Amino acid sequence: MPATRTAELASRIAENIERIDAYTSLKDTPPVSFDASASDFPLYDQEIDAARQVVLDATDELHALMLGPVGMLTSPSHNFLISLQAICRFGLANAFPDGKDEATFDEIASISGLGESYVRRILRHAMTYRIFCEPRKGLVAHTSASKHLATDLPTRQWIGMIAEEMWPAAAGVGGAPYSTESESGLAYLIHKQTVEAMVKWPGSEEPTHSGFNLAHNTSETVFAALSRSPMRAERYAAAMSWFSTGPGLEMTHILEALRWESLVDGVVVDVGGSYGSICVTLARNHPSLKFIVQDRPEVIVAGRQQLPQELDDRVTFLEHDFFDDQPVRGADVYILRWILHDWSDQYAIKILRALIPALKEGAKVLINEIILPEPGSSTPYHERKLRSFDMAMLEFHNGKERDMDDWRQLFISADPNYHILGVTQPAGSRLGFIEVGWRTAET
Ligand SMILES: C[S@@+](CC[C@H](N)C(=O)[O-])C[C@H]1O[C@@H](n2cnc3c(N)ncnc32)[C@H](O)[C@@H]1O
Repeated sequence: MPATRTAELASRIAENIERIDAYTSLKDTPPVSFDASASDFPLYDQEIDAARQVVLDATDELHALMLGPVGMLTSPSHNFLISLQAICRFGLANAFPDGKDEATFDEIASISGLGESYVRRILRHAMTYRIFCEPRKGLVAHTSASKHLATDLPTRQWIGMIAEEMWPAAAGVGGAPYSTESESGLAYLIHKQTVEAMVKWPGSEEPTHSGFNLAHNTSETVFAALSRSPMRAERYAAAMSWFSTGPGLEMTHILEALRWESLVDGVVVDVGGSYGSICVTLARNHPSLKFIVQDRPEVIVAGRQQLPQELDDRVTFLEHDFFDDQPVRGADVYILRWILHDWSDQYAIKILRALIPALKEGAKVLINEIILPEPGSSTPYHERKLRSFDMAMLEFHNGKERDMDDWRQLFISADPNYHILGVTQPAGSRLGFIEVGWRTAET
């Protein structure tokens, strides 16, 4: 039995790394590395993924313990996104001369148009995060992460969205800074838009009272503001579409959420369904069902273009504002995946009430969202990821992630005839499913 917590963590890490290494050697796959040729973390079986999660949890705690209290408070670096943003903005991951795997800072500077000194400083900073490496002084080469950026457009779109839309909303690099007094009496400028929004609009439930509104100097919601720029709107939708299929967010989890086969010839509506990935997944597995994907006009146009032809007759797209009464009456299931977290309770309740005129006896509303864990029921590493989504919703939409108490209260407030039938969280899924039934007045 290890004598200290640090020793206990170290042995847990060693034990689980042994399992992962034994697995890669058994499967004859290359060991995990930063090598440019390394693929994204291989999708292991469940047991190996569990070992990987233990290592991530334990290294996170051990790292924090080794930093100590002051180190923990001072180590999170707000500067990381500067290099990531510059890499994306100036296309540095793709600025290698044709056919070459290595490039000098000068070569990257002349291809990207960014000055050599900036390129050197930015890339050397990124290298400390293992994005690019410098195998010989002055020569830049790819690591697995920079190679991924160079070759994968959706990843670049996601990073662009984080760096140019969300980061300003969180930390604030636009809008008007205000000055305050530090504890030592020195005046300094503060740029922190989400916190500034809390001060400016205390307790507001308005979606236009967020860090995003201050940072981008707009009084529109994120969705309306982005829709004014085709580039920003497309980047948001593509980034969401890519992100929402990532680890733990795979669309296939929807297949386990209900007994879909029991809905013979049923109709399913995906409210705010974006490009329709959920319906495509369900349609491929349940040939007797029909699907309607609803979203904003600009999203619907792109969704129609991307729909696989063979599903044309069973998946249709419909423009619909989910604050208006639901036009598809009598469907069997209304899915809301990652919708309500964008909105404060006041607006989430409006969305739920707008469904009511369409609900038939026995209809189901299927919520697919994060269910925040009870405090302490998960490891800080995992809980941080979920609570970080909560901060993202706050900075972007003045929205929120919810725990089970919040979800229950939301449905009761929307209408007491909504009742929760079941809550599940499929293995490996970061999102839970809340199956909600509708009780008509007579029942
Ligand atoms: C966070 S995304 C979720 C998309 C999709 N359900 C998923 O899980 O990937 C929110 C979606 O709501 C849509 N949306 C925002 N406001 C809307 C409105 N008033 N009416 C309909 N859709 C809206 C957005 O266009 C976007 O597709």
